[in-house]
Amino acid sequence: MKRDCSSGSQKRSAFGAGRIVLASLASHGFPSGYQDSRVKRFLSKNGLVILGFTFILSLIALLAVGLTQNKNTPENFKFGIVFDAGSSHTTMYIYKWSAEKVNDTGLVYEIEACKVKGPGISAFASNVQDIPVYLSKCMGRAKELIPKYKHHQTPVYLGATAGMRLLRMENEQSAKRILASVTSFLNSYPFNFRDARIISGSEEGAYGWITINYLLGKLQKKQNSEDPSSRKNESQETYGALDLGGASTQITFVPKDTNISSPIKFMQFRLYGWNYTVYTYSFLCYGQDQALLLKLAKDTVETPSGTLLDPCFHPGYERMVDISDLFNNVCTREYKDLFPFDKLRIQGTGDFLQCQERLHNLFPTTYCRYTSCTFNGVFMPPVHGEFGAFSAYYYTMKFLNLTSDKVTSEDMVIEKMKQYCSRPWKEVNTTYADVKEKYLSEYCFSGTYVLTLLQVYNFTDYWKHIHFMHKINDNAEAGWTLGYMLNLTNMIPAELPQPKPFSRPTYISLMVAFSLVLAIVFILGSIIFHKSSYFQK
Ligand SMILES: Nc1ccn([C@@H]2O[C@H](COP(=O)(O)OP(=O)(O)O)[C@@H](O)[C@H]2O)c(=O)n1
Ligand SMILES: [Ca+2]
Repeated sequence: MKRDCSSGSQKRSAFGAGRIVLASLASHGFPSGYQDSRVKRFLSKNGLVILGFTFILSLIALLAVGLTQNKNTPENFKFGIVFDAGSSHTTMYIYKWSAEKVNDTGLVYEIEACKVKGPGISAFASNVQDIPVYLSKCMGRAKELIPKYKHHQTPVYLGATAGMRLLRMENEQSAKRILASVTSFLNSYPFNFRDARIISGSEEGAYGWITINYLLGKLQKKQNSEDPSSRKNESQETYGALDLGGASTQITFVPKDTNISSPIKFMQFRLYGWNYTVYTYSFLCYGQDQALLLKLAKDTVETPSGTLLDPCFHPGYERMVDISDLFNNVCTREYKDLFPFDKLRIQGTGDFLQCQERLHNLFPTTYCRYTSCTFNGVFMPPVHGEFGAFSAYYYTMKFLNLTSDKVTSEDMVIEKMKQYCSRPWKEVNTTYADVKEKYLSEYCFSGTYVLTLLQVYNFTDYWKHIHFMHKINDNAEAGWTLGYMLNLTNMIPAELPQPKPFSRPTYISLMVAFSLVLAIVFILGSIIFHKSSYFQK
């Protein structure tokens, strides 16, 4: 009984409200000892239930907060449009990326590569009025693919390359008129039109280099390498870029020795907290289409005859070329002469070795005022590191089945080319009936050209370091456009963003764990506190 009384007084002191309950029970005429023990049992049982209930509720609340915080909110996508106005054709690329993950690697996707029907924009010099029709189909596609409410914030750029560079050299006013017409047309759309301009050869090379290294994850991967000083030479990590167009070709890479004195200023980039010293050079007139004209012009001058027996075309292939077209060109006009014929008949003989010999004549390598040169006396440090070869390098080698990593030596390519060039045109034409004749007729020439150019660059014993590439990791095509947009939209920061101390899930888990500890400490504290106040009584 005494024990009962004591425990009754403990309950009373523990739950002040219990006293009221107790008083009301007593007033109902129960014996006081009996009432006390009932109330105590009631209180101890319900107190625990209330505590447990509160605990579970808090836990659920915490988990709910954590989950709500972590749940996949709809992503905020951004879009960008870049027109690649090349010498042979124009392509419109639409890129899409998540605004939240802007600093992550490989986040930009090419969602469209709209090929503009027709020639390159430089062909519109005398008919600028046709430019709106020319570009409207792809712009319509952009309007379809990009949600309407995003139009006003979607930047549009147009970059013109070597075809327009050549036109500007020939007739600056014509080039300006074309760009003005493009500008006024693109401005008439609800997008955020920024710029239509001719990009320089170094920009073209550098942006191509940025594109492939960005897509290959070579730029941000270094986030994990703690100490910059412990890092190996950049060239071991980044890929060099080889771009072959119709009117120019670019080579860009981080040389092994960046301290060598160079007549050409190396480009300096700071990307994600790392410095890069990059060599880039663009050879105007050495894109594959201009190189063919150059070869034909040289051949015509060297053996002036109305018929040219050409080893770079298949046996049985014939083509007529206007002499005026051949020499009315910035790249070939130095060979211009008077000929007793106004048309040139090309007759293919399909001889790879002879073709290669003639192509080597396009690359004078005898004079060099520097430590090392490519051709035409242009300084170039020795090639170094892995290389990604894209655009026409890829198209040509893909067609010839030479893009596989199993093709490890130049000899393998030479063997294939010998055999391919000797195939009669009739047979080639029927075998590949679905390939455009313009392309098909020139693969012997362009395959030989690719090989010769790479030999001139000194890749002969370095073939396995060349990787022919088109779409990288299924994200986007290799080319200058993505690098151009990344740069103009400031999507590649100079400095590495400061990482948060904890990842989000770690943060939530820690919060939950600490809350649990707090709850337990609180409960235990209350119990201890009440026990001690009981003992004091
Ligand atoms: N499917 C394709 C597309 C383009 N090409 C060639 O790739 C080259 C692309 O050059 P481009 O128009 O970008 O010219 P540039 O302004 O870059 O010199 C042209 O020589 C085209 O004929 C090809 O061989 N196969
Ligand atoms: Ca190009």
